[in-house]
Amino acid sequence: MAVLSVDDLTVAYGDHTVFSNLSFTINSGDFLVVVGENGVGKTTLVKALLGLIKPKEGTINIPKDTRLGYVPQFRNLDEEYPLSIRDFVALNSRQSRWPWLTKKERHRLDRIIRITDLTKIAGRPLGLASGGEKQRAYLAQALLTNPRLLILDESTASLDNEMKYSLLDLVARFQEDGLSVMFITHDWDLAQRYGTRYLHMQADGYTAGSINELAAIVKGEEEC
Ligand SMILES: Nc1ncnc2c1ncn2[C@@H]1O[C@H](COP(=O)(O)OP(=O)(O)OP(=O)(O)O)[C@@H](O)[C@H]1O
Repeated sequence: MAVLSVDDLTVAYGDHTVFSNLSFTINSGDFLVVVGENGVGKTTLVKALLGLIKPKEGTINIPKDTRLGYVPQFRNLDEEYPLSIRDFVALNSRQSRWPWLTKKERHRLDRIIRITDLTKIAGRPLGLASGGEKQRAYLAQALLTNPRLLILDESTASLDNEMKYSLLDLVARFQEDGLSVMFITHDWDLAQRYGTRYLHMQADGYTAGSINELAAIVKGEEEC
């Protein structure tokens, strides 16, 4: 079952067309890796999916029951950033009794914090957390609303290998429970390790398919 489908999509900034006639589908449980050179339009695609840019042509179909979660690329936060990790994660709860959480919301928050291995440091200011901890906090925040599709934009870029694997292992656990994932990355190794499908964006078009086919592309890129 499709959780998102993109049909003949063209996105431009003014006269500058970033990509055109892009079509692909993400089905339930897919782990789609989006790869491509710098500047080819990966982040622009994410912005279009999140509704931040209006496409010039084409359609983006997101069924009503697809809730999106978004994990941005890690950015350095000021050490003085005042919120604790727990409060930062809680920002994404619906807070129907704002600023207090209902019992149900608190229960979910505690569960997500536990699963993302943040319980011991949940009271620590987010600004003082390590890069990997911050990224887990972003992930926890995105997972709090129980999304059906999680979009990760270069979310592992500033992490060492061990941290990358532990973050994506965590995501993969949710994927096993039916979460669909769209992961934008420059890392071919991670793409092949975790992906089930790929979308390779290029200046003159794109290819998409099953992850096994990505090996031939990687080989081609390495030979260039
Ligand atoms: N707000 C904007 N206005 C005009 N042009 C933009 C804007 N944002 C991005 N661009 C241009 O659109 C193109 C695609 O940028 P985008 O950030 O989507 O690429 P990317 O594939 O995510 O690159 P990277 O891998 O380096 O993050 C680039 O040429 C960029 O300069």
